[in-house]
Amino acid sequence: MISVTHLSKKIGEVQALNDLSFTAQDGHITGLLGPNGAGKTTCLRTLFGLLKPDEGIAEVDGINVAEKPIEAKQQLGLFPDPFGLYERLTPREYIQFFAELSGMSAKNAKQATENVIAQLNLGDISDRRCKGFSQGQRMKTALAQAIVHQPTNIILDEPTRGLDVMSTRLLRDILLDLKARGHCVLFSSHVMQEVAALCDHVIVMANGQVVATGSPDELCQQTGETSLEEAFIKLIGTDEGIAA
Ligand SMILES: Nc1ncnc2c1ncn2[C@@H]1O[C@H](COP(=O)(O)OP(=O)(O)OP(=O)(O)O)[C@@H](O)[C@H]1O
Repeated sequence: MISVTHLSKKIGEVQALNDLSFTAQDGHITGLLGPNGAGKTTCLRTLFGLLKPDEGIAEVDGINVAEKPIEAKQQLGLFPDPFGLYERLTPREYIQFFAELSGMSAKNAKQATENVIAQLNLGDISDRRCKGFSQGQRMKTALAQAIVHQPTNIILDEPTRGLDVMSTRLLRDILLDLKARGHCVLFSSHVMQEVAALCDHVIVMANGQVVATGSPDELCQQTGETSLEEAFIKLIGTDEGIAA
C-alpha cells in the first residue's frame, strides 16, 4: 500500500505539491490523473525518495520514505524509461545487475532474474543485447528491472509515453496481471482512455492538490457526466494537457 499524507513541496517559486493526500491499495490499479504541471511526477519522485517533502509524509507499506529510504525502496519498484536501457547489456545481465543493486546476494539475484524472465516471457531475448530491441521488448525488460526484487508496490510515471499500440496493450496486460497477483500499482497519466480502461481508483490532481477521487464510474456519477473525459473537464475546468 502506498499513502501520502498532507504532502507539500515547493520547487523554486512553484508550489508543486500542496497538502496532497491519497492512498493506493494492494490489488488495485490506481491512476494519478492530471493536466500538465499538476504535480504527478513530483509526487512519484517524492515516493521514490528522490525529493524530500517540505511537509507531510510519503509511506510505502507503512514505511516512511524520508526516514527509511532503503527499506521503503525494497517494497517499491520504479518503472524506468524503456528508451534508456543500457544497449550493450542483455536483459539477463541488466535485470540481474538491478537485482543486486536492490541488495540481493548474487545467488538470490540470479534466481530472481530467472523468475522474472519466466513471468514476463522474456526467455527468447534474454541473452541478446538490448541494442536493436523493439519497443515491446524494451518495455518488458524495463518492467522486469522494476519488479525483479518482488516489490509489493510498483509506480510508473506515464508508462505508455512513446510506446506503440502493441507495446501499450502488452503493458496493460502485464499491469492487470500484477494487480491480480495482489500488487499495488500506481501510475500517472494524462491519457483518459488508459485510465478509464485500467484503473480501479483514480486520483484527479490539479495544482498539487487532490480535486476528486473514485472509480471512473464514481467520478462520472459525482459530476453527472457519462464519460471520464467530460467528468475530468468538469472537475478541472479545462482539458489542457489531457489526451483522449
Ligand atoms: N526541477 C524543477 N524546476 C522548476 N519547476 C519544477 C521542477 N520540477 C517541477 N516543477 C514544477 O512543479 C510543477 C509540477 O510539476 P510536475 O512535473 O510534477 O507535474 P506533472 O503533473 O508531472 O506534469 P506533466 O504531466 O507535464 O509531466 C510544475 O509547475 C513544474 O513546472
